[in-house]
Amino acid sequence: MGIPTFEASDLDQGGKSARVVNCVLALKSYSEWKQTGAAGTWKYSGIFKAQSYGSGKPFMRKNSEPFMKFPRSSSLGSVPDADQRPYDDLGQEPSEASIGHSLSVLVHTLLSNKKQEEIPFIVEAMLSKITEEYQRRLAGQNELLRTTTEGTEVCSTDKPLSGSSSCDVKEPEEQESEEASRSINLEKQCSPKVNCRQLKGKLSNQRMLIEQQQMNIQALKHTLHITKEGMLCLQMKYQEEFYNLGKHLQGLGHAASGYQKVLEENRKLYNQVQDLRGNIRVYCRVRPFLPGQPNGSSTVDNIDEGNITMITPSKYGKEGRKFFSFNKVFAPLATQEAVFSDTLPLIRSVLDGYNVCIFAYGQTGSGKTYTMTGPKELTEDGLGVNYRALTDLFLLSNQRKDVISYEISVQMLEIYNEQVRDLLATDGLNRRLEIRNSSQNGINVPDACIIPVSSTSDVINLMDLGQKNRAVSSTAMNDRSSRSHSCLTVHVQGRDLTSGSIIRGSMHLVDLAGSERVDKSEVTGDRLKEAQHINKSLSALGDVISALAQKGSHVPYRNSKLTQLLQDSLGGQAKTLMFVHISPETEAIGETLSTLKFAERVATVELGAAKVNKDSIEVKELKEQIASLKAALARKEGETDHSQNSRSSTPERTKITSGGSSPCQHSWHSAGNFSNSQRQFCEGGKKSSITRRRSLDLHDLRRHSPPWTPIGTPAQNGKDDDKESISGDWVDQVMLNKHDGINKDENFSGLREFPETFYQKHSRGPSKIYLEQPYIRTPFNKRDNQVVEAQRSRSEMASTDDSDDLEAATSDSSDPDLLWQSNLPTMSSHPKIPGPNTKKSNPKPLKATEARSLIPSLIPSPARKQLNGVGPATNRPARPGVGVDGKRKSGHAK
Ligand SMILES: Nc1ncnc2c1ncn2[C@@H]1O[C@H](COP(=O)(O)OP(=O)(O)OP(=O)(O)O)[C@@H](O)[C@H]1O
Repeated sequence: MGIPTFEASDLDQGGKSARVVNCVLALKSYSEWKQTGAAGTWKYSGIFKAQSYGSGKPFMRKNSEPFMKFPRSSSLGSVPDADQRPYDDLGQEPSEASIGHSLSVLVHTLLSNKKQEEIPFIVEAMLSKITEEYQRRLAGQNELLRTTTEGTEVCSTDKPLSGSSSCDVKEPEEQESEEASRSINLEKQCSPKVNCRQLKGKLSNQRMLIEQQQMNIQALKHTLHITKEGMLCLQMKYQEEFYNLGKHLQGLGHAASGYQKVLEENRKLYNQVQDLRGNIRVYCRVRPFLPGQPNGSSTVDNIDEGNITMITPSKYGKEGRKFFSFNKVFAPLATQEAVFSDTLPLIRSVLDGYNVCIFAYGQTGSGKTYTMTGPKELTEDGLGVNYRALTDLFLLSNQRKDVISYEISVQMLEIYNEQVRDLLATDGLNRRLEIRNSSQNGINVPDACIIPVSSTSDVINLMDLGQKNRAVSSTAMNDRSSRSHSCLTVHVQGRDLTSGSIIRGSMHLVDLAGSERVDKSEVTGDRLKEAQHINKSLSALGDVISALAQKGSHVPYRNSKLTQLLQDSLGGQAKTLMFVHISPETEAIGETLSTLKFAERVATVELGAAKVNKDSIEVKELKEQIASLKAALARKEGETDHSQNSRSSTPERTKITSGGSSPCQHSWHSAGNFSNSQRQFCEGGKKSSITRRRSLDLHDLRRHSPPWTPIGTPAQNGKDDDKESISGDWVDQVMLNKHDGINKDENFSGLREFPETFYQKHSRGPSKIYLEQPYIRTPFNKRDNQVVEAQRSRSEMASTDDSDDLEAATSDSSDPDLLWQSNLPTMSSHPKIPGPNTKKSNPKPLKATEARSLIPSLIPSPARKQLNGVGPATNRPARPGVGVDGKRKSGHAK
């Protein structure tokens, strides 16, 4: 290898120790050369030549001990293996003192056998080498120290930020390798300057990087801080907004519930206003498409509470949409229950003594029967208004039974081809019935069967019977089309168990015939006739509605049986509801629009505030007295006429009064469901059709009644109304007989004082009388009252013309009549009725029947009084229907 050698003897002799040193240095140099990884051949350029130190023999150590103890720094060679380390005998590393001692021994040994002149060179060389060595070591130590300090600094700053920092706690192996590399680095640092510079450069780069990173971290920290603050701020804001939102929502919720309340209140107020104004309520119901129908597009665009928007083809309007407003609109899917629930309050008022009328209007097949009765196959859910109404009436009457005792009875009528038929008659005679608008007991068709009912099953049985009897015929539009108007009338009479007052209410539930145009239903012959009658009656209904809407002075009720039947409900003070039905099909749009327009007109009609039919016991008694007096008067007249025209009895009259088998007698007698008093409703036929009329109130009086005597001269050429108008005679006479303190004969003798001739002789016409005689309310006894009433009636009769005959059947009387009567001058206050001036009054001899027929029409109904502003005044104005000048006013009996 070219390393200088020495021998062991060189060590012993002492003088040739330079060879040893030279060899050691050469080895060291070689070792360093090797460690730097230099390529090529190593060449030693030591200061001592082997030859110059001795005999040319290689320098060999004589005693290895001192070398064994000499510390080997890393700079002198590679790190020896553990087993090669110079440990002392105890296996411990040599101390500084022992090292110093070994060196001095070594130096002493080296120099001991040297020549004096060689020693300075050797020492100098050794010292320079040692100095160099120590300087290098110091520099290395310094560098190490600095690096360690910086590392510690970086570590202290980096530690919290980065988990992978160089100062992290490391595994022992890692630490070892790090230490090794550090020592190598130190060696590198210690060895070539270039490496040191590179390391420094690297370090400074790293430092810069770290500084940069620290700055970034600081910036990030700052950003984080700002973000945190922002977040906090946002959170606070959010919380505040959330709170405000909550408050807002609370407010909105409050407002919404308030709005709902206001809406509810508005609706109530609206209904109250309508009630006060007596408006007819109109509910619209849209029929769904039927199963099996082609699912075309519906003509209904939108339904919103009480509003409905229709899609119209361009020929019906430019905009293609038409808007209608009603009290309520039921969508196609509305259930029977929902429809009824809106009707319920109205129906319940029947028990409070109101008259109620509910009628279903609409084109054929639009669902009228469905609403009023239900579908063909009746289920509990499908039950219509009729069943539900009666069920509810029973329920409520039962709830009130401790306070009021109710009697509920029903009639079922049909108007077919302008003829009124009794749908509950079982005799199959199909008798024509007359309509009388008498407010005495609310029974307008007294000759029809009135069947008491006490449960829903009674009602169902009756309706089944009615439906079977109803005229049903097939048309092209609806095979179940009803070609008649049907009317189920429920009569309710309640007696207050404490006060004894009587409440009377009635309810008409009317299923009108289809309103479609005749041409569309493709009918001819009998069907055409039916359709014409239907259309005529519906247009009469329209005329009545128009007249009422315009508050016309004349309302043409008598133009059809339908309007006559509904007169009390349409013109009286009843609560009236119309269900208008429409179909959704496009083909029906024309009919639908005219139906809706008609319904809108109906909604504008004001009937006046509804009035309760409630009589106290006294009023009831007084009313009965009036009735009895009227009857007595009429009867007296009859007797007179009979004596005068004993030959004029007609077969027709005899036929009517003789009665016959009651049409409903058989079926309902046998049922055994009804009490005796109830049964009397339909027993009348045994006596006469006339006697049935008043039996509702006064059936208990029958026992005292004298046998019916046919009255002498019926109206031979008179109308049916004339015949009917004498109907109350039997009952009224009973009342007369019953009257306390009045001897029957006396009574009649008293009345005899006012025979026909008396009036013809003495009556000057009511206007004259009333104008001349001031009204002074003075006490007068009942008998006088009767007499005066009779007198007054007769006086008035004398001045009426034949046109009143028409109105007689629709006239009525009620409690205000009594008040009016009580203001009449008594006979005692007017001992002398001004004598008749035959020239002035021009009395025309009246037939008894004519006179009788006019009796009711002369007594103003409450409605009339209200309309005319005439109440129970102390100064009596001109007689209703008669002007101050004594002329009769035109128009209907007002
Ligand atoms: N709201 C509804 N829901 C389901 N089906 C209905 C509804 N309304 C009507 N219908 C059905 O439509 C058809 C015709 O109805 P409905 O007989 O009641 O009409 P209408 O107006 O009484 O006819 P008409 O004038 O000929 O008596 C029936 O089959 C009925 O079941």
